Amino acid sequence: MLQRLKDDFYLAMLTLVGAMIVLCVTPYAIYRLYTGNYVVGIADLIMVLCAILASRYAWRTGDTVKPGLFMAIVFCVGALLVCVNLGVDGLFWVYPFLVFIFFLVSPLRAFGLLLVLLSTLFIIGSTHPGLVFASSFQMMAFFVTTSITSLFSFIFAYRAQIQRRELKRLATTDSLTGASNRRTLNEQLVLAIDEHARRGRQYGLILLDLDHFKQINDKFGHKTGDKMLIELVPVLQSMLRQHDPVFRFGGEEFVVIVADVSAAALQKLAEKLRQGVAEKMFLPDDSHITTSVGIAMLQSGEDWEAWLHRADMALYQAKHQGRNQVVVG
Ligand SMILES: Nc1nc2c(ncn2[C@@H]2O[C@H](COP(=O)(O)OP(=O)(O)OP(=O)(O)O)[C@@H](O)[C@H]2O)c(=O)[nH]1
Repeated sequence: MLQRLKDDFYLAMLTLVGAMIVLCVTPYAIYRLYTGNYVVGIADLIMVLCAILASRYAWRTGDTVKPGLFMAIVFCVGALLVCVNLGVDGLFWVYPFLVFIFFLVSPLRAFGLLLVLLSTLFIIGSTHPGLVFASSFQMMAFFVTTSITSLFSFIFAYRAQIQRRELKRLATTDSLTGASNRRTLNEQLVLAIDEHARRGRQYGLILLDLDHFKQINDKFGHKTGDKMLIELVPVLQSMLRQHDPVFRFGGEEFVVIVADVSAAALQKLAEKLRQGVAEKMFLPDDSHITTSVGIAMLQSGEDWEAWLHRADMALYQAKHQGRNQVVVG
């Protein structure tokens, strides 16, 4: 649970905002109902209920986009109702709303929603003098300060989003080749085991290792070796489906996890990759580079270490038998 909160920013925010609404708005709702302000009291209670439902949905499905947007719209409608019903007293609540929204949806969406909210308030304020704002000076001051707050919140949220994406990219990809890294591989192997156990999905593992890579480095230099590793990833990806990710296992070893595949199809795909590398990749002297491949279908009851080990043993055998071939583990 804590790990999910740590890994998923929007889930953490939905949970935080949900908890804050329950804790902070519930007493207000009770007070409003107690003092006879039923419209605002019921609106507050609806907001509390929406916050609970949205957090529950996000935790259950893992989808934070729909509940985030839902809560952002609820906030906007809530802010509007509070302003119309409480007048000047309600305006102060718009400021935390302006900031909260950036924690729930993407910065552009949040900014768009705020534009709609502030424009609606502007129209109401202009057409119904005295209902929300006490004077036109107050109205102008409100729109200038809310616009500035929205703009700065947007800039801050936008920069944070870029940095979050970059951090995620750095944590999940191999810096040389751009393939997914070993850490991501471990996570995906665990997910595959889980999907196989729960839904019976079939998974295959392809482990590839470039042949005589040390000699390539020695003969053409480390830079050429690096270039070969960088070139290999798009070559493999061009022969794979988009959702079959390539991972760098380490050194010149790469892994592909293939979902929804039969043993025969996995072998055919591995052969296609082996042949593709041999045909499409060249060394500076125009000679071909080859790869040895070990494959293994996930077996029921097997853990990911045992599955990977079988593919590794098959790869070892492929090397032992003369390289540039596929061996089934
Ligand atoms: N250029 C480059 N070389 C690397 C990188 N990572 C590992 N290597 C080299 O890859 C070579 C792997 O050598 P070995 O494990 O002996 O394997 P090999 O020469 O490919 O021989 P076989 O696998 O048996 O065909 C080593 O020389 C490593 O230094 C890297 O990021 N860039």
